[in-house]
Amino acid sequence: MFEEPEWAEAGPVVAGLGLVTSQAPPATAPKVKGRKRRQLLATLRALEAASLSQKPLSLPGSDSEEEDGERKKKKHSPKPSFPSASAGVGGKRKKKCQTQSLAPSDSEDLEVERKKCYKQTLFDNDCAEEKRKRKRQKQAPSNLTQPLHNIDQSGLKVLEKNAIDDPPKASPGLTSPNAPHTLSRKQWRNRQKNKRKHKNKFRPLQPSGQAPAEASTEETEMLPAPRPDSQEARAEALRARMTQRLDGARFRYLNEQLYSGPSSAAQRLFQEDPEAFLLYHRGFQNQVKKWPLQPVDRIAKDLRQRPASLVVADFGCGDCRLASSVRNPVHCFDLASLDPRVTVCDMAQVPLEDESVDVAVFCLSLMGTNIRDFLEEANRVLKPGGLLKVAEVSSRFEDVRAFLRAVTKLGFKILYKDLSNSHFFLFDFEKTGPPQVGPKAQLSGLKLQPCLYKRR
Ligand SMILES: C[S@@+](CC[C@H](N)C(=O)[O-])C[C@H]1O[C@@H](n2cnc3c(N)ncnc32)[C@H](O)[C@@H]1O
Repeated sequence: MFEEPEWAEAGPVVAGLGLVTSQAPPATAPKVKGRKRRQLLATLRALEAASLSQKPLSLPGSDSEEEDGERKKKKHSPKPSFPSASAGVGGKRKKKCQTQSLAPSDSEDLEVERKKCYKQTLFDNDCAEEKRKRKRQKQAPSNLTQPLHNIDQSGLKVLEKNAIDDPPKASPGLTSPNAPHTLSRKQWRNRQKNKRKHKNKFRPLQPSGQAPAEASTEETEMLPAPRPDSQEARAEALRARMTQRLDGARFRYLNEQLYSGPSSAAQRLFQEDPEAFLLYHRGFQNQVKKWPLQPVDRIAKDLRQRPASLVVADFGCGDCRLASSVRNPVHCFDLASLDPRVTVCDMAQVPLEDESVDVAVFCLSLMGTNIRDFLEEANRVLKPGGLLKVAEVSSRFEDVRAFLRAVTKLGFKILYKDLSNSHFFLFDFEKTGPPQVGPKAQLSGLKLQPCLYKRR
């Protein structure tokens, strides 16, 4: 039979719960009898039941010996075993629970009361926890926006470090109207913009022609007005355009002079102004490069199909393109020199022996009004049976037949004609002998139209 110890009456019930089951009663304890004993036993059972239902709350999930020891200490301490955050209203209720549990008259009532207290305590704990959560949430936004507070307070340095490298992402916390110190994404961008504007205001001007080391797209957008270097570039472009126009006009003038006068005049012109020759040839090259086929290339192709031993005389050679395109020995004649191979002369009188060459070439070079002189000179230097090749701008011919008849009178026979090209006609003649007509005979068929270029 279990005997009720006397010390248990004197000690606090809550503090003695664990000892009831774990310690033997002292041998000197006085015996309790009858109705009083039964009451005491009932109270003890009720208290034991209540203590078992409280255990999981005080140390959830802990089963180590150390924690058990700790739990026991807490149970013995006068403080409540629930978190201190529940102090206040919850604390008062606990006191009440303790008081009630000290003097119950009935074990069932006591148990009901204990459960009530336990539930109330749980509720108080929940409330306290909720309060703590709300408090934490209130504190959270101010921590998140800390770097942006720094921007406001400490100026551009912090702004550059925190904001430029890593712009803030849009978040409800940052854009909330309840957070007055935070910046929205738009505000942040505006700040960046203003900062750049401020910087550009005091930036030194770039020297012309020198590109900035870091030219970002944004900087270009920030400076819509033309910068000095771009103005200079435009002026340079304008100057180049004007120069090009002037050169074009001079080329057309020189070209007209070459076609409208005797070769002697052209020779004088280029002797007096060697630069005019360069200018003329630049203009000519600009024109002829637009052609589908350059006649000089066609003549070169023909010559390459003949023996390379044939001696060629190029009347009006220009930049010696023909001589560069064939393996034949080529005598190059022109009014001025663009190449060391050129013999500068009027082709009406070339420094070659009579009947010394196999092929005589006039590629777009029958320019003066004295075409007869050129063809008679070719007849002189060509060997009997020698080849005369003529390429000329097709539009110059009013009457091709008249031209061919006139050439025939000068000691040639037509071998081949190609009128198929849109830009030039091509003729091959064979020297048959010396000219058939006297110096005063009229050869109107040799009169070709000047090749004039239109202004574009
Ligand atoms: C239109 S360019 C043709 C150049 C070259 N034959 C070609 O096809 O590429 C005409 C050339 O004949 C030259 N020329 C015109 N009349 C001349 C003359 N009387 N004596 C020497 N060369 C002349 C010009 O100086 C010019 O170089």
